[in-house]
Amino acid sequence: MSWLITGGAGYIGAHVVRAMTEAGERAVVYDDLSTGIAGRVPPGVPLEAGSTLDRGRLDEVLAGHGITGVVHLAAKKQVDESVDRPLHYYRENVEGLRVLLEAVTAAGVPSFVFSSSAAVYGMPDVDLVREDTPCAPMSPYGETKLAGEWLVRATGRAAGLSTASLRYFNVAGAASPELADTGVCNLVPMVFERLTGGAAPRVFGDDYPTPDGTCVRDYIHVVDVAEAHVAAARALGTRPGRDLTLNIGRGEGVSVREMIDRITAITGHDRPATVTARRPGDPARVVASADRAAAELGWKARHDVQDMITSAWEGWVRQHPEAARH
Ligand SMILES: NC(=O)c1ccc[n+]([C@@H]2O[C@H](COP(=O)([O-])OP(=O)(O)OC[C@H]3O[C@@H](n4cnc5c(N)ncnc54)[C@H](O)[C@@H]3O)[C@@H](O)[C@H]2O)c1
Ligand SMILES: O=c1ccn([C@@H]2O[C@H](COP(=O)(O)OP(=O)(O)O[C@H]3O[C@H](CO)[C@H](O)[C@H](O)[C@H]3O)[C@@H](O)[C@H]2O)c(=O)[nH]1
Repeated sequence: MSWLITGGAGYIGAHVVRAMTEAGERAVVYDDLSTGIAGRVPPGVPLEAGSTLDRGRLDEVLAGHGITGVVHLAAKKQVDESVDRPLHYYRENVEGLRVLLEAVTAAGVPSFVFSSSAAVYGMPDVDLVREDTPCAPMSPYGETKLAGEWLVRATGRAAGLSTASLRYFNVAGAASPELADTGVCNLVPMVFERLTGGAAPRVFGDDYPTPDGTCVRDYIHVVDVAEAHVAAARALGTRPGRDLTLNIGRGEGVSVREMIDRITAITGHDRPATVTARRPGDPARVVASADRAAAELGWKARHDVQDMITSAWEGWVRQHPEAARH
């Protein structure tokens, strides 16, 4: 099959491209390079510049490359920014998806994989979040992902498109230093930034109802996330008419304190963390039940938190060579 990977120049998308091509699939990247980096796209994989809002360009690329499946990662992903700019997020993430689905159905492409997020769950009051746990997103970003799932499912049913929405939990790590995330909006890079800048890492609240009082999350290596896409793409490609919604996590909770302890041990920057006020909107615990993805795809995460932090640190040092000297 020939897969169009939207957002393939982004952090996760570049890993998906790598995993798909290593698995022998043909990949074409479609990206507007708003946050993506052209150099992440490997030689031999065509990079088509364009926005998901541009129907004419999408028609051209889908037909020009004989696309038979789409993996849609292109989106804006910053929770805080989505609170300030909801119209921008709805336009890019929901309208961009709607236009893409129009082009996909008009071209008769049969398979569609969508990047969703654990952000759709909001504040789940359960030990392990299952796909049927009620969704109550806490930010416009999470809303756009939930609305995106609805759009994908409804279009799949109406147009006979086989679909999968993958709800990633907390993604970290890199396959190689040059593919590392360049953003500093999640715990691991935020702690790297503080430590290498000579500041104490911050714990946003230690009075949560969790074993050590800090928030618990389900961290997953980006290489495992990418492999879940290969498994989903294969599942759709071989069995038409599917409608999958799957958690992509490890099913193991790790607290902010545990993460910071591991980060200081791995980086050698040993500075005690400072506890600050809670960050508004943070749920105490979000940990996936990963059973459905295992049953439907035969996929399971293989990498642990040590791998995530070590590989993310190698990427950080590459981007900030001065960090290694401390
Ligand atoms: N990083 C995470 O922790 C996380 C967690 C859950 C879900 N996700 C989802 O995974 C996907 C990829 O996230 P990422 O971390 O790689 O982010 P990223 O910003 O690195 O990648 C997004 C890519 O999409 C491109 N893009 C954005 N808007 C576009 C548009 N309208 N048309 C064409 N290209 C466009 C960007 O240039 C970039 O290359 C997103 O859909 C995000 O919501 C990410
Ligand atoms: O310097 C920091 C940075 C973060 N945190 C804490 O670390 C945990 C993880 O925070 P992140 O910002 O890395 O991740 P979130 O769990 O808030 O959200 C992330 O994962 C979600 C899925 O669960 C969505 O995908 C969302 O887009 C993505 O940012 C939170 O408890 C946060 O309060 C700190 O204590 N100190």
